[in-house]
Amino acid sequence: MNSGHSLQGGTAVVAARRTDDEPDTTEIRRLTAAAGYEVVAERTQRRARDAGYGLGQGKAEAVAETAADHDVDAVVYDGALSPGQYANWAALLPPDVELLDRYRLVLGIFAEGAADRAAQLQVELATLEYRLPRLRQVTEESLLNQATEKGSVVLDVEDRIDRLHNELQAVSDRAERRRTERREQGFDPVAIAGYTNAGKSTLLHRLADDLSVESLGTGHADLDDTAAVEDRLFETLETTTRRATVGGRRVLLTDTVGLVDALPHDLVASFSATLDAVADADVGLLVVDASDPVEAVREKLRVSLGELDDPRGELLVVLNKRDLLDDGALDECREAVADLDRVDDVLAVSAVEGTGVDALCDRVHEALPGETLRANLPNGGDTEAFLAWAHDHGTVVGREYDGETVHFTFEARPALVERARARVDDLGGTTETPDGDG
Ligand SMILES: Nc1nc2c(ncn2[C@@H]2O[C@H](COP(=O)(O)OP(=O)(O)OP(=O)(O)O)[C@@H](O)[C@H]2O)c(=O)[nH]1
Ligand SMILES: [Mg+2]
Repeated sequence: MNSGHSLQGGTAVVAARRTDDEPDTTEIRRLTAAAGYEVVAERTQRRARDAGYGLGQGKAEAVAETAADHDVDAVVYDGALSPGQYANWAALLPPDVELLDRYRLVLGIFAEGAADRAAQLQVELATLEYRLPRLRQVTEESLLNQATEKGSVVLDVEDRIDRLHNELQAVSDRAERRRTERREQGFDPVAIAGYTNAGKSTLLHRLADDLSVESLGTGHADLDDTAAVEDRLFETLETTTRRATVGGRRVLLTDTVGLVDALPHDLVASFSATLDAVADADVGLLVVDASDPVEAVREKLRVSLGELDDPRGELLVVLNKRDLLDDGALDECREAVADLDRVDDVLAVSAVEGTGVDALCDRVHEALPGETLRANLPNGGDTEAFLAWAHDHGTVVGREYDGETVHFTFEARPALVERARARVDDLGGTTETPDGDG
């Protein structure tokens, strides 16, 4: 989309500050790169937050100087700048240098990459919610200057925000209806969520019926660029859904937009359609890069879990990239996440190498809502047609031909088991009470 929220790209100076330690600029540099800027210099500071610029004034002036020396296109500040701080920086920087704080940067990346309707609406909503308070501030100042016209801009934005909320609600409702339809057809929705670069899309390729990890990185674009895998932040900016088979059950696997560190809560919350897909799935896979420091792994999971209120299905933590860890490090990682709320299980995999993936599939299969139906059916054409239906809508666990009778065991979602039971009755067969396993 291009709604004026996109960034220009070019060269940039990165500015970062931390109170207690030298700032680690790895992530902000990667975000800057993902937004299309080449980082040509960085200026960091270890001191308490400063009201005027976020950095101390001397450091801010040094940043401005560096920006002028390198003739850069942008200055990137690793954090949130208030409307007042924006104004202060604008007065300091050369006139044509764009000032981007962390959120503006992330929104710009989203705006550039948002590929489906829901993502576009979400980006626009998040951007406007971000801009509104800044607009209000400018408007208040100009009202003092008698330039009253700007008041209507604020009203327009508020109006647009309301409409976006409604439209997003409609998109979410449609998606929910689609999931309901799919469930009736025997497809169980499974969602993959987590931070950017955790390996969600790689896992999708590993599990999906019509994609493969081996086809990645061969340089052959034999597939569409759906769920591209890249060592770049925010590679996936749309939800992609593929079919997969786990333990004979057909699932619909959805890959979602990644979260990023230190995004403000309301910004993450704008991604409601994305979060809904996870909250409404039968199984939610929370993928995390296990090669991150353990505290980071834990914190990322804690935040992801915090955004998911009342998930419908089980939540499984997937410690990915286990090929990068030795057994000791993996144990440490498991321990760090063991006591997180609402996690039903923790599994370690390497999406790239395939280790642990079978165990993951078994566990997903176990988590799918299902019932078992045992039936005895008269051998004949109608029964064969029913068996074909059963095969398409669930798992035919057993089928034995015994003279005039077919012994049949079927596993599927409860609603489908009900339908199967009715069809068995119609066929003149008999059913046994489900024993509740599966
Ligand atoms: N060593 C190792 N690398 C992995 C593994 N899984 C994924 N990666 C790499 O991690 C990087 C990110 O993978 P993606 O699948 O694009 O990650 P993502 O979570 O979809 O990221 P976004 O789309 O940006 O949210 C790529 O370079 C992958 O090759 C793994 O199991 N082991
Ligand atoms: Mg991805």
